[in-house]
Amino acid sequence: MIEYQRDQQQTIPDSQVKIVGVGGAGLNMIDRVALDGMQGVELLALASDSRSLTSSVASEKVQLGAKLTMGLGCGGDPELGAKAAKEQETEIRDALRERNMVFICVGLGGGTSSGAAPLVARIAREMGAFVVIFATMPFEFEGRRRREQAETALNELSVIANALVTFENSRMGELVLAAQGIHEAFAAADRMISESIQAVTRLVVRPGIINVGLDDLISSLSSSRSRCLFGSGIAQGENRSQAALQNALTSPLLDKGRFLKSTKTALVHVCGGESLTLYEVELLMRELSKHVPESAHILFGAAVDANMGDSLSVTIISSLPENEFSKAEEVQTETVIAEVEEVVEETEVTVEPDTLEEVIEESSQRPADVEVVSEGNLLDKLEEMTQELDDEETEGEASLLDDEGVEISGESDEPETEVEEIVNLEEKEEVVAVSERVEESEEPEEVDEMTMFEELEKEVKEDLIDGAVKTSKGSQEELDLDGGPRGKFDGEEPNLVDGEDLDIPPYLRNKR
Ligand SMILES: Nc1nc2c(ncn2[C@@H]2O[C@H](COP(=O)(O)OP(=O)(O)OP(=O)(O)O)[C@@H](O)[C@H]2O)c(=O)[nH]1
Repeated sequence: MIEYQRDQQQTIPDSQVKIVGVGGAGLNMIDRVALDGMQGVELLALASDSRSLTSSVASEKVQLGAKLTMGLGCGGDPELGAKAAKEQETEIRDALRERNMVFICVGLGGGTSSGAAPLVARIAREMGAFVVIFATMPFEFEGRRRREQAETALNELSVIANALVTFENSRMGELVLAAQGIHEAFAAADRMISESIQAVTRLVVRPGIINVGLDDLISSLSSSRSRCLFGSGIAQGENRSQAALQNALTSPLLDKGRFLKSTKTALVHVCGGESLTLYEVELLMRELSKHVPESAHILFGAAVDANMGDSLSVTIISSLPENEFSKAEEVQTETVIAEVEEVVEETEVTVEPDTLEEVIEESSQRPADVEVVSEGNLLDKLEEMTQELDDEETEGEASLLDDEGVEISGESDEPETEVEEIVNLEEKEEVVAVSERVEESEEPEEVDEMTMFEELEKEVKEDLIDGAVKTSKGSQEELDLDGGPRGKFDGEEPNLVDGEDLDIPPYLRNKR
């Protein structure tokens, strides 16, 4: 169900928003917000490490535990961080006075961050502000102690803050290549956090045609121990609404929209220049509905901001309780496996086989009606043929004995022609096909296998030809002896014995 909020009173002016960075990571995050050119909001830096404070671009800075830590930081000790914040409680109160909305950015796990952030959040709430926390959880490799410190602080914050948006640093590590350094990973995480802050600010600060209020924000980020699902995309051009949505869905915090499949409430905000049309919004929402359950409660807001020019932006915010999140990950893994299987099934593999084994394997997977050449079936066929020839030979020998010692002659099945045909047409084609495949491969052992084949083929051919000669039953033509020379040498007298000319063959002599 889509709810349209029309109560303009729920939004707040820019001047009442303060973005606070706590600890080293928090300061880096708000630096990023400043670098991204976010206008009209105040930035406040709170840290115990004086070097971090000096390099921060925030316009307002408070050094925590100036006396306690002497500007050296809290060395990863949250108790020290809490004491340091207590030391500067009055300054913090003054800095947060008359602010309706306070965003607190913090990298949980460190001493100042984990110890000071809960106190800063409590002061802001006590001053009447709506408090949204953007917190990162440490990388796995940072160790158990940091993780536990981060968890403890997160538990405290979840009770104090109005909304809590957590980012797993390890998850955001996916934003950079594995080979890239930790600084790149942090920078990518900070960009993502900066985008989220800007998006949330746009959502609740900019007056819109359809407004999203703070109560909507709370309901979309409501569950106490949950992970934030956040995606924001911007696009220009003809299909900008769909392109912006696709960009938003590519956020690793949405996992290409897969995590939205389990969401119960999602907040969607569309913002465009003067040219924003209802049709574009409708297209976008229709596409988005494919990524959320039908039963999901969708809070929708839209704003026209002349500064957007030709651009259209979409922001999706939701949250999933930790237990639901692991379920969604399981479903997602299953979906990915199913998708891969589907692709594999649909894809016709045209990879050239590299080895004879692959040729054989490939052949076994082809449909039965496809004539396939393989080492195995060629050998079988050759063996079969050799066996046939042996049988024929044996038959031939048997008939030789049966023929009472008479030289073989008579009927002929022209075996030499048949054998030649088989070898030359069928088997030779197969051998050529195999050798072509083998030639394509450059593996030396396959050449050996081929040599073996060629020898086998040669042997079989020789056997066939021998067999053909032995089993030949073809009739011979009569030699024409009439009128030819009769064995008499020039200048020699004929050999006459009892009136018989012995130089004339007896066959002709008898004819006379
Ligand atoms: N996103 C992001 N996370 C960071 C960055 N630097 C550190 N972190 C994370 O934030 C956690 C806390 O680091 P800091 O904020 O530097 O710690 P701190 O509380 O100021 O440090 P100490 O007071 O000296 O203990 C680290 O364990 C990291 O997980 C950063 O630049 N960006």
